[in-house]
Amino acid sequence: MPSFVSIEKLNEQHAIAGIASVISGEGNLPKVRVTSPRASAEIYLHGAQVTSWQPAGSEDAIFLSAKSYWEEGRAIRGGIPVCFPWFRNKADDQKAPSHGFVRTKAWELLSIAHEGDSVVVTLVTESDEASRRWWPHEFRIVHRVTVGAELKLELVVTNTGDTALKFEEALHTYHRVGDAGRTRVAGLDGAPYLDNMDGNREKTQAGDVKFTGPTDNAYLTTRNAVEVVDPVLHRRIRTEKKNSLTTVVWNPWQEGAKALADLGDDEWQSMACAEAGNIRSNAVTLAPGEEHTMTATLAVEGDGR
Ligand SMILES: O=P(O)(O)OC[C@H]1O[C@@H](O)[C@H](O)[C@@H](O)[C@@H]1O
Repeated sequence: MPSFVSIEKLNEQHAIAGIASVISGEGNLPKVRVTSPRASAEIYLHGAQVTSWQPAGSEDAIFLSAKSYWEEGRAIRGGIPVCFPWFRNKADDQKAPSHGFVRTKAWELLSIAHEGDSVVVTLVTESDEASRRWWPHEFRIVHRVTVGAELKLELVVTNTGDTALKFEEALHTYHRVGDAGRTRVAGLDGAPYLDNMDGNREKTQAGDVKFTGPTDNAYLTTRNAVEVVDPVLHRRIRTEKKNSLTTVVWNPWQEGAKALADLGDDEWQSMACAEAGNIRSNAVTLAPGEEHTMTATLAVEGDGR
């Protein structure tokens, strides 16, 4: 968002009385708050990042760190960061920001719309002088967040330049769980994965993913829905994907959490990341003018066992 667009002005243009408005969030960063009979949610313009989604009758499904940074140039720890145009470190530049540069900057709020029982919040960001310092390509990304009984996230990347572009992407969902050590991720049985805790050796998943230590697995070539099964909060958070071939499962565990200044020492126990993406061999190539839409749809179901 250009810094001169005030919260007052954003509300004049976009607020829906009693349903959605822009308010000042942590670090005075603007966020859209949605409160509808089906669900409430919060979405920061910074990173176009969902930080809360609470379907009616359920606790919040999204984890947010109490020690997150809230400032331009830094990522929010928790929520659903948008990773683009690379995932983890940039292969040819170790100084480039982890997971790309769109999660650390303000996006522009395009619209807030009421569609049936849901509220659709649409944000956009484009290549500019700052992005070209890291990545010499022209692009436009629209993030359309539909808040309702389900949470639908659509990331639409358009190549606005005149040469092909190749990118990685992820919707890096931090699920809020009762106890990571008792949480499982179902839906990946038999899928090959690269184990980033073991030099990215290729392995094959047997049964559900269980967290018993630092876990950082990239399941390549899986279109399956995944379920974060939580026997403590008695629920399953299901993610259906479209145009996403990678699922990343991550939890830093106690030792990894210590190295993250923006994550409280015990907070790793309350989070489990299962991320829809396209990374490594699944990176997307777009010809000039082409667009690609990746979708992740979250739903909360009862009775995690
Ligand atoms: O600390 P960051 O940059 O937000 O990344 C957190 C983690 O994000 C995960 O998705 C990656 O697979 C991990 O390798 C990474 O450590």
